[in-house]
Amino acid sequence: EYSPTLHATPLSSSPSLLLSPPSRPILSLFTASRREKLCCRAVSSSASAAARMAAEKKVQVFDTKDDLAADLAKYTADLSDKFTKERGAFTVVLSGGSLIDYLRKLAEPPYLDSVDWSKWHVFWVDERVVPKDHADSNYKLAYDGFLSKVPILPGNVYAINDALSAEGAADDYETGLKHLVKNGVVDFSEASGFPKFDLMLLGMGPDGHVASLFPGHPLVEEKEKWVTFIKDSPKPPPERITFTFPVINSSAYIALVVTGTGKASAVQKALGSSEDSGTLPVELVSPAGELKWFLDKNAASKL
Ligand SMILES: O=C(O)[C@H](O)[C@@H](O)[C@H](O)[C@H](O)COP(=O)(O)O
Repeated sequence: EYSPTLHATPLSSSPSLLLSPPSRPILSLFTASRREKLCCRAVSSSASAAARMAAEKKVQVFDTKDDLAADLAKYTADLSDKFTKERGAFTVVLSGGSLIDYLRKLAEPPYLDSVDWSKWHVFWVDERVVPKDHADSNYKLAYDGFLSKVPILPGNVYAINDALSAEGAADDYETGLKHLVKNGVVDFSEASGFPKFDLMLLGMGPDGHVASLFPGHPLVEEKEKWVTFIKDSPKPPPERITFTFPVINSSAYIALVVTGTGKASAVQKALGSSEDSGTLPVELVSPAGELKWFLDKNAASKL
C-alpha cells in the first residue's frame, strides 16, 4: 500500500485549485513555427575529462519554444510507452518553473488520447513548503498547467504533505518513496542504492541550480538522504524540499529544459569548453542513464 500522507489531495475535492485560472502559455511571444535543429550533436572536442563527458551528452537546440515543446512531448510520450510496456508503470519527476509550460503539448492530440495516463506516477524533484493552493506551490503550477488537463489518476500524484515543516515534509516524502520502491511502483538502482525514476524533467536557474540545489550550498554534497530540505533558498520562497544528487543521478532518463538568454552563461559553463567548468550544480547532473538537453537558441547563444 502507498503511504497515504504522500498522496496529493484528491484533485476533485480541492475547490480552490479547481477555481484557479489555468496558466496559459503566451503563444504570441513565439512567432516562428518552423522547426530548425541548430545543432543536434556532441558539443566540445577537447581531450579533457569534462569535455569527454560533455561530448557524451545529447544536446538539441530549437528555433522556437513551440518546437521545443513539440519535441519534449514526443520524447516524453515515447518514454511513457517504453516504460509502460517494460514495467507497467511510468514514474515522472517534475520541476517547478517554466518546465510546466513546455509540457503543454502532451495535453493535446495525439498524446492526450495515445498516452496511457493510467500508468503515470508523478513526483516533484523539488517543492516549496507552502500550501498546495498557494501561488508559489509547484504542485499548483503543475496542476493548473498540466495535471488538470490529462487523466492521470489523482492517487498517482505524489505531492508533499503541506501540513508539515520543511524537515517533516522531506522525511515524509522520503518515507513515502521507500514504500513505493518496496512495492515496485518506483524502480530501484542496485548500483547506487537509490530510487531510479524513469524520467526526470529538470529546469535550470540562471545561476546553474537544478531542483533546489544551489551553487555553493552544502546540500549539493548530500550523499545519503533521498530527500532533504532547505530553509535559506536564494530563490524565493526560502523553505523547500528537494531530491538529492544521488537520486537525480540514478534516473533512467533526464531531460534538462533550458530557455532564454539569462541562462546562456550557465549553459556555456556546463556544455562549452569554459575554463571554470565544474562549479555549477547543473554540471553535477550526470545520470547512470541518458541526459538530454533541450535548449532554445537563446539559451544556446554562447555555445
Ligand atoms: O521550484 C523551483 O524553483 C524549481 O524546481 C527550480 O529548480 C526551477 O526548475 C529552476 O529555477 C528553473 O526555473 P525556470 O525554468 O522558471 O527558470
